[in-house]
Amino acid sequence: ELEALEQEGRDYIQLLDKAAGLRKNRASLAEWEYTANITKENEDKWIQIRLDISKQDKVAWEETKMYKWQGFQDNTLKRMFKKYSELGVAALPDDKYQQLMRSVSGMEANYATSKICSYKDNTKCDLALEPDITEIFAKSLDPEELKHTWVEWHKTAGAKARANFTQYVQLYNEAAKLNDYKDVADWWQADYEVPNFEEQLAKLWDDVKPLYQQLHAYVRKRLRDMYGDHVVSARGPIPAHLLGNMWAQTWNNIESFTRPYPDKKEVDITQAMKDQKYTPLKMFQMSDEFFRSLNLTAMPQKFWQNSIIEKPTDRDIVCHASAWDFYDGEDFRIKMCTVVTGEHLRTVHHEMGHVQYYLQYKKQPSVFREGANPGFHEAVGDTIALSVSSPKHLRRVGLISGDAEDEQTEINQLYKMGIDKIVFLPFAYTLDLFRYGVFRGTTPPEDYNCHYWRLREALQGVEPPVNRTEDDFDAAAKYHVSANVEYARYYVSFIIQFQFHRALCSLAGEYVQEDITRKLVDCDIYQSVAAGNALGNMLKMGSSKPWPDAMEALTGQRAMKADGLLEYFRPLYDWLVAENQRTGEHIGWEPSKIHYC
Ligand SMILES: C=C(C[SeH])C(=O)N1CCC[C@H]1C(=O)O
Ligand SMILES: [Zn+2]
Repeated sequence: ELEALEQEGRDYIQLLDKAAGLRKNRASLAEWEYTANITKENEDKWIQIRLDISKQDKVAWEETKMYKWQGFQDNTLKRMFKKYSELGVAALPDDKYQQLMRSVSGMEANYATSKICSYKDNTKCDLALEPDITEIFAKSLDPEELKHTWVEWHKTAGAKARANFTQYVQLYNEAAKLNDYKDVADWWQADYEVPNFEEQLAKLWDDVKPLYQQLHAYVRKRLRDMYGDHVVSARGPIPAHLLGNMWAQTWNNIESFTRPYPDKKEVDITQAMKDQKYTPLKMFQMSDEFFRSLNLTAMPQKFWQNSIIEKPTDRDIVCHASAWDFYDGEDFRIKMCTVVTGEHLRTVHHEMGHVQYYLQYKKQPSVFREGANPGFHEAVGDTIALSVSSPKHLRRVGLISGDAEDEQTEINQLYKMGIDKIVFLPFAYTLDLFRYGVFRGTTPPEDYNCHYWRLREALQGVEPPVNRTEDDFDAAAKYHVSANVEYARYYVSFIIQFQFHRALCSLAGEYVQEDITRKLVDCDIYQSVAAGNALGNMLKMGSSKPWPDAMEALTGQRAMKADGLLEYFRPLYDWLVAENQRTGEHIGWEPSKIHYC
């Protein structure tokens, strides 16, 4: 009797999953049409289709509730029912659902179409984030130009989103409660399926903080050398507009004038890429070739036909890089306003990692076609990029020339990796600690900007270039806040990608602990079928099992730990401690003198 009921449940859920897959395909196509051509008409179409789909989701959800799945024997079947027993934002009444969608698409359109006036020519007012503003932050060494650009961007992309954001918080929290969560913070954390997710984030930060503080102190000194102590203080936070990135989330653009051994050869590959006539298409083909060298899956023909890899000139699109699964097993795309730089070569691999995950789990039921947890999906491409960024690989593809490593070039290489990976962690941690407080109501709207900067000063040791007030709303000047994309996934990714990298490097015979001829920093898993097969097997699981099972399949570990990252950067940490002692640099930062609360 029980088996018969379970078999009935299995037949039902398989039919439901196919129908759900078709709805996801329709929703993805409508979202693509809107974000690849931002018009009122396409926004209305997208919202209408999602409203229509939510009605079908609700009917399916009512049906699913009639099955006594909790008592089933088959764990995979139970897991499918558990995921389908959560309706999502469709639980909102139509009018509130529409309002929620409008507030998010309004913020996203504002972000994507924001333009500012040039500092050098205030009649030129068509500067967009990509490529114009990004290039100013990558190249300008003029603190006044950087300050102007920072302030103007935060005015148009941040402050203007505050009203929509406040409504979004209210409605999204209502949806959370209708799904039996306390608030959206609770809902977002449920995706990680561990009872103490926030404590785990705090523990990881405790583990990495000493390394970050040493790197922060060293960079603050080199910036003070560059700009003078009237611009960069000796003991305070670092002004956020001087770090080469609008959000100070990665500092790779200041590498050329802050690296430990400046007389060693340039390791920035952007110039070499330009000299060698790289194109966006070549960057994508290189990445595809790397995945194929691991015996993973080639990008299908439709990918090359349907993707948008350069910014169109005839319309507004969402330029923030994204990878898309259309849930039909054939149609996978990337949309990216690619420019020929080392930073975008890494981003291309990041996005191609998403598509490789889609390709590996495409045979799963559609409900399991997602990352083992959201951090896994963000870690795949970055893990490959750790090999691509190694001197060994860059020499292999001719992007850097000359001799093998010596102690000083290795420190320069670790520094280059550290100002990309280590400095990102407190930024990522801040962004969702801020939003957890917003969704919980511990941060009321009248304190949004003050709390945002308190967290950024406390964790990242950065300060805004000018005073801030509650007329500002700087958090929304970051894409993921305006586009309602959870961010702890990147914090998790930047930790677990080093656990993945270490496991893959062992499998590739590229890394042996304590063997100085096979160090993690110079590991390149290129062409290792052993590594590729292990990675592929983990990716094929999708979210069919709890993520510790997937993590264990690849690394033997069942928890996210900072040990991979700390081992990778150990030589840099030792060097920074010695260097900061030599220069007598103050470690940490005193309260900012900028007024923002
Ligand atoms: C490239 C993407 C698309 Se999923 C991205 O948003 N990333 C990749 C790393 C961190 C984060 C960011 O840009 O803030
Ligand atoms: Zn991503």
